[in-house]
Parts: sequence; C-alpha cells; structure tokens
Amino acid sequence: MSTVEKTLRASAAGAEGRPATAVGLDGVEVGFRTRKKDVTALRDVSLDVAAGEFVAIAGPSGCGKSTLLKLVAGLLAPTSGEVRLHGEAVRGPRPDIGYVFQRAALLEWRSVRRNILLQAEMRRMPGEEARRRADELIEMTGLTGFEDAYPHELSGGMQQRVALCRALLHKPPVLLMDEPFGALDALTREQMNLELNRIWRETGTTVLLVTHSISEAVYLSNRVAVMSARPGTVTEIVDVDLPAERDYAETLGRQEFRDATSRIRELLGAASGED
Ligand SMILES: Nc1ncnc2c1ncn2[C@@H]1O[C@H](COP(=O)(O)OP(=O)(O)OP(=O)(O)O)[C@@H](O)[C@H]1O
Repeated sequence: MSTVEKTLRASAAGAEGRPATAVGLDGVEVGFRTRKKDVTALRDVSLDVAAGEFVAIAGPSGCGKSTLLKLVAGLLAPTSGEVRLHGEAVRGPRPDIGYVFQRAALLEWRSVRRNILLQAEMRRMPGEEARRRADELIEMTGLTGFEDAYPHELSGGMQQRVALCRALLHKPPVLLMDEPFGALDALTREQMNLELNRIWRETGTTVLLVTHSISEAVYLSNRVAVMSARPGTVTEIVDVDLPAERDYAETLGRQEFRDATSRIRELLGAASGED
C-alpha cells in the first residue's frame, strides 16, 4: 500500500479508530416543480455511510437513485432535510468527490492520459503530481500501454477504466458511481466488478454505487440500500456478510451471497425481472 493510500485510510478512521461517517443523509426530501406537475422524487431518506465503506443503492427505475447521488455531490439541494459530507452540511458542488456515470464521456480528441489529466486541469493541480498520479492509476486499472491511445481505439470497458482514473485523479475520499457498468457486456462487467473491488480495497475510498444489477450490488458492497418506488425512500438496508476480498465465482456460490440477493429480490419484487 502506498503512503498516500495509508494516509487516506488513516484519515478515514475517526477518533478511537472507529470509522467516521463519510456521507450522511437525514430526513431528506426532494421535490421537482415542472410546468405540468410537481414531483416528489425522494421522501424521508436517511442513510449513513461510514468512511471506507462500499454501499450500493438499488431500486426501481425513477425512484430517485441518481437524485440521491446528485445531492451528495452538491449538484442539487434537498427541499428539506440535510446532506452531510464528513460531518459538514453540503451547500454547493463539492470538489472532494469523484463521479463516474454510465457513459464514460471521454473527449475524442484527447489521448487516454490527457483525458485523465483533464481532472487536474479543471482543479489546477500541480502538473508533476498529476502526471505521477495518472501513471499510478493507469497501472492500477491495467491501462498500461494505452496511455497514448484515443477513445475510439478503446473497448467500452477500457473507456470506463479511463473514466474511473479521471474520477480518482484528485484522490477523492468519496466516489459516486451511477450505473457505471450498465452499458457493458456481461463478461466485461464481471471483470470490471473484480477490478473495482480491488481498487476499493487498495484505496480505502468510500463508494456509493447505483446499480440495477442485484448481483453486482451484493458482490461489491458492504451494504445495499434498497429503495421503494417514487417517492423513493430507503426501505431496508441489507448487510452483505462477505470478506472484503472477493473471488468472483467463489463469492457467487456462497450462502451469504444467495441470502443477500434473495432478500433484495424479495424487497424489489420478484416480478420486476431485474438482474
Ligand atoms: N431535474 C428534474 N426535473 C424534474 N423532475 C426530475 C428531475 N430530475 C429527476 N426528476 C424526476 O425525479 C424522479 C427520480 O429521478 P432519478 O433520475 O433520480 O431516478 P432513478 O432512480 O435514478 O431512475 P433510473 O433508475 O431510471 O435511472 C423521476 O420521476 C424523474 O422524472
């Protein structure tokens, strides 16, 4: 583990070595007013995510999962209730988060390295430090040898790896991922799940992941927050009783994995046909 990662892990632990709360939502409600009607997207959402924890959010389409991530990022303000990052109320866009979306959204005219370094340019990070960090991430995500390739020369999985490097460049203590592997084929998605589990363990980053896949949610997380249909609220938090380091096939065969997936499927309604 590098010194940077050790520091990140140490700062993730609160007083007396207990993990501090990285993300807190308290009685959050979000309403949208459109020309035609008012929509309550989230109602009474409360959720605490400990520093270094991996929490997945699962729920039916339109229940407010993306809205919840936008609140944490400070891109949206709640109508009522409070959102906190590291104990501090979120009052506007936060620089200390990383965001990965379903589409990698890379700049076609920039190489892999320069797409990753875009984050540094936006944040005016010192060049040498940013280049070192980009190299570290390129190696961590298996992109070595493709630094000078352009997005059209990459597979979908590789493009998402670049997006992940870009999101992690400034070492955000909190990483928000909105259905990041939804557009990938099943095998690539499995590979990305394995890699994300390793990267999460190596960096100690707190992760909030929105996913429609129940198995992905359970494979990756410490806990899965299951939401109801709109107005979305967290109906139950399912604990995933598995070791942090997870072999893919072995994990899927474990009773704890089956217990968690069937509980989530039950909560979401077997008829939804998800996963
Ligand atoms: N800016 C907005 N203005 C008006 N309504 C909005 C806005 N953003 C979201 N909504 C509404 O809020 C609800 C929740 O949207 P959100 O995108 O958070 O759901 P989701 O659970 O992420 O959906 P999906 O799983 O389909 O991506 C939806 O009914 C959506 O139409």
